[in-house]
Amino acid sequence: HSVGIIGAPFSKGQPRDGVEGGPDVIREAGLVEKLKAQGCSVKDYGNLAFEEVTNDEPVGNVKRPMAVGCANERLSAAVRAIKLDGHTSVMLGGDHSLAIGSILGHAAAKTDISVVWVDAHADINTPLTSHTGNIHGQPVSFLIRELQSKIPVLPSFSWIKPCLSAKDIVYIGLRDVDPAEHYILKLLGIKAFSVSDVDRLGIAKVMEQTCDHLSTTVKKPIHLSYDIDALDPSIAPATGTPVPGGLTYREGLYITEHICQTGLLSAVDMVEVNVKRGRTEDEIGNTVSAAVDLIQSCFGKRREG
Ligand SMILES: N[C@](CCCC[B-](O)(O)O)(CCN1CCC(O)CC1)C(=O)O
Ligand SMILES: [Mn+2]
Ligand SMILES: [Mn+2]
Ligand SMILES: [Mn+2]
Repeated sequence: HSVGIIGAPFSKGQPRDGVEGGPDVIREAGLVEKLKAQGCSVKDYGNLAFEEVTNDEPVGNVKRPMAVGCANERLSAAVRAIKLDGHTSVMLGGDHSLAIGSILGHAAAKTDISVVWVDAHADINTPLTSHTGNIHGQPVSFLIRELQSKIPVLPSFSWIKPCLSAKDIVYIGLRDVDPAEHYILKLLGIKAFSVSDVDRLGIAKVMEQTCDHLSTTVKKPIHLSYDIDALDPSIAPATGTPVPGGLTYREGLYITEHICQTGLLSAVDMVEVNVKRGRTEDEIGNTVSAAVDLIQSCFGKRREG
């Protein structure tokens, strides 16, 4: 495995301080060394620098559109370059609004991609359906062709061209979906495995059905967008929007092990690690090491040895 790491210390897609520290705490936990120790070649492209944006007024209730749009434009160029360098990209967040740039940059290099979105949340509010106006709850809406008639013009978003069809994305881990998001998922027929589905089917069947769905026509490169809040807060508490009843540590790792063995993994996002949301050193350490373990698992680390 050849891995290209990009840090995106960005928090303006949501209101809580601390998530911008994600890239460095994940590195401090030894990610690069651990990937090398398991036989990966690793290039660390460092952290993106996001300039301050002034007068970034809300549009409707959408908060900090210019900061989010500019950060993602820069991120998309960086991810595209990493892909053209021949690596599997690993984007370390930062909040989940960064998936806009990561996925668009990936699609710019690989044209036709599929997305596995692992998250407690669907992150598919449009700017008009979002209750909070936080763009980390909206990234998917900017990426799906079938939704574009519902997306208003936003400053610094004009560069964004949707790169996915509704059939190209599968959700795993949903357990906190807003009514409008649920309507959109049903309307577009988007494949989604809630935690109830995981309970009913078991994670092995969920992964089998996920991969079958995504490779119905052709096997496309997979973009795995992993929100650490998909895991149960007992394992990954240090995150901005924790929701009880999440994926077990074992289920979380089964997802990454399964996707690794497809040989189709082409880009990974690991987002929403927020050490300031951990109440103890243990809570912080558990969250960060879960993130590192999941990334190692994406690149071949197996629990069987
Ligand atoms: N759907 C939420 C949460 C988004 C989480 C983004 B992430 O990247 O972490 O997946 C709103 C969630 N909702 C807010 C009101 C509450 O009463 C119930 C939860 C939103 O803000 O759109
Ligand atoms: Mn998310
Ligand atoms: Mn989430
Ligand atoms: Mn979150």
